[in-house]
Amino acid sequence: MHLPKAELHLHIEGTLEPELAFALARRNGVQLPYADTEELRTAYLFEDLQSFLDLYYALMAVLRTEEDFEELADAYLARAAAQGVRHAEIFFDPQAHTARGVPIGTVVEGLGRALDRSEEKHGISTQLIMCFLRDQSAESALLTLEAAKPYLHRISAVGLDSAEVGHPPAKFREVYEAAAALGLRKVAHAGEEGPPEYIREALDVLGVERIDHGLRCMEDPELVKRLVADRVPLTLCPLSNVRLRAIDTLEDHPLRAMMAAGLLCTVNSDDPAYFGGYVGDTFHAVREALGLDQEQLRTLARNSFEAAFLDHDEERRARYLSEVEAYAFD
Ligand SMILES: Nc1ncnc2[nH]cnc12
Ligand SMILES: [Zn+2]
Repeated sequence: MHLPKAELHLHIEGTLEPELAFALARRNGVQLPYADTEELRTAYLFEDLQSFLDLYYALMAVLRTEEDFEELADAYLARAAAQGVRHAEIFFDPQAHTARGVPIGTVVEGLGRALDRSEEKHGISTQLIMCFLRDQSAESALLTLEAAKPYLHRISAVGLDSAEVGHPPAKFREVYEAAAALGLRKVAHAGEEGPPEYIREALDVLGVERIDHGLRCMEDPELVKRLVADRVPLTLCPLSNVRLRAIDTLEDHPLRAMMAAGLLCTVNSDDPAYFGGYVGDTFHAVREALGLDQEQLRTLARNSFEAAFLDHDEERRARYLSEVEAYAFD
């Protein structure tokens, strides 16, 4: 059995395994520029975030129908359940699909079909977080929010992802204000490749409640103090940081130092089909590489439920937290 946990930083498009990509390509008559899954996997050697994003967006060409999105999400939930995930807050990138002529409704309703059955089928409660692509314009983000209005009952929060450097959070002030006015919660990727200043801006200008990644806060002791004092959750993704070369090796990851500094750290998988593991694999990898003990792992699991958007259902949060306390490591 796996340690019960919440996954708070997971791009559903990043769960597209090569086998499913080829199956969907065949079904939808999409020609992929790779002979087979093996050849595709050899392309998963990334230089940085952008080199990953280029492949990630290109492979999405196979996702066309509601059924495709349903299968994608259902496959993720099955894998997540097998690794102890009890609650998942799942990112999706509508602009990556609408740009290819796939309507936002196809994406949300397809994902929704899988999410509606998730609790019963996989034992996982779910939420959806709609991300704006920060390398697209602020106008495009506003249009995306507008297009999402018929589907807001399925969406809990907005996020900000894609190429970070050169696209500071402040660019999206207006759309975040509009999202908040619609009752959506707010998170943003910041400090993955971008500077600590982007983390401050995400907090001060966008008013986010969680920082996705936040790795580079460690360069700014004053910022660390603030994140600790305000208990701002960081959704760290250690395997992603290695694969996208934010750090050299997992042994170099600052997770241990971040926890010691009192930061509210969570551990997540980001894009598990591309980065070598789902969230249970990620817990295992950091345990080995950083020598985390059982209480540190339990703290990470506890943090994941504390940081989850479960305020409307404190009973559920308490139940999940009691599962963490009751978990017996083998
Ligand atoms: N790690 C990451 N950073 C920014 N945007 C992303 N989209 C998918 N994965 C991402
Ligand atoms: Zn991410």
